[in-house]
Amino acid sequence: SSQSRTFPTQEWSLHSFDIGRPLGKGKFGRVYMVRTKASPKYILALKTLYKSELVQNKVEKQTRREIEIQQNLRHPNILRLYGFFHDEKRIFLMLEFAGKGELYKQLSKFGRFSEKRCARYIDQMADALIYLHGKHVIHRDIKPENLLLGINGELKIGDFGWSVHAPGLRRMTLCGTLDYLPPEMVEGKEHSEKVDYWALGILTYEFLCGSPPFEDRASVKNTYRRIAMVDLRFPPTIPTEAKDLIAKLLKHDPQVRLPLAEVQRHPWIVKYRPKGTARE
Ligand SMILES: CC(C)NC(=O)[C@H]1CCC[C@H]1Nc1nc(Nc2ccc(C(=O)N(C)C3CCN(C)CC3)cc2)ncc1C(F)(F)F
Repeated sequence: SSQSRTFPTQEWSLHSFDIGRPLGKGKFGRVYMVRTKASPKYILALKTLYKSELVQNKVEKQTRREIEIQQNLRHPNILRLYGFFHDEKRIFLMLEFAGKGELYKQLSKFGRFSEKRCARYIDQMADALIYLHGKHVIHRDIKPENLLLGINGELKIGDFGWSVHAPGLRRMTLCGTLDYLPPEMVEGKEHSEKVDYWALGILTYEFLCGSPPFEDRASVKNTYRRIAMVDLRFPPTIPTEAKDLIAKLLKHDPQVRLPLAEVQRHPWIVKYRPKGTARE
């Protein structure tokens, strides 16, 4: 698999690639499907980051950390960063190409996922988070927009823009959705890798129900309040076992959130695990 191949350290540049179709827009620039000119011809995703935009958004340090972290990760549910190079205006990230694209697009297309699809995604997320936390990395930004799908439909965490080495204390003002923030981050307290346990609970809820549990489209303040109070309500359609798992992850006290190994042993996850998987 592409996971095991390493690219020989060599000087990479735009000239090393045939540029294919645009895959879409990333935060700070476009993403292209590319192929290495030299044999063996690898297909990659080339993500462009405009240096001027990184400076304007004061995210140079964060981006350096993101690259350093992602370059050292090797896991089937984590998108591989093979290397990077830059010219005077841009930084180019040589990333694994995810054959089935952006998970959030599938979620908005279908509205929500089946129990089986959701349980398998959460099982894979737990796998990736166990690996990450084992390296004392907290992701801190688990949400559908940051997830991609491999050619066999396997989930891949594709963005490490907010990841830090544990324990973390957020200095940056938060941007983007608050829906996935745990109480300790909403309250600006010190936080641990348990913030990712909370986000996994939010993700499970959103995959099954089609929107996150504490969302209040009308008021950010109310979303904060609902998070801090863990004002958790389930639609009647939610399966009992899934409800049990979500409730065990969305605990205000980070210490009592269900450990990831327990998530993988939860009846609702075990029930939908493909037969013949190693973890039986
Ligand atoms: C996690 C992060 C936050 N997200 C991102 O970076 C986004 C920003 C733009 C694209 C994506 N980044 C990546 N995307 C892929 N694969 C991919 C994407 C889109 C399609 C797709 O559906 N079309 C082309 C469709 C085909 C059909 N037409 C109609 C619409 C576009 C198919 C495959 N591999 C690696 C990356 C990566 F991450 F390495 F850059």
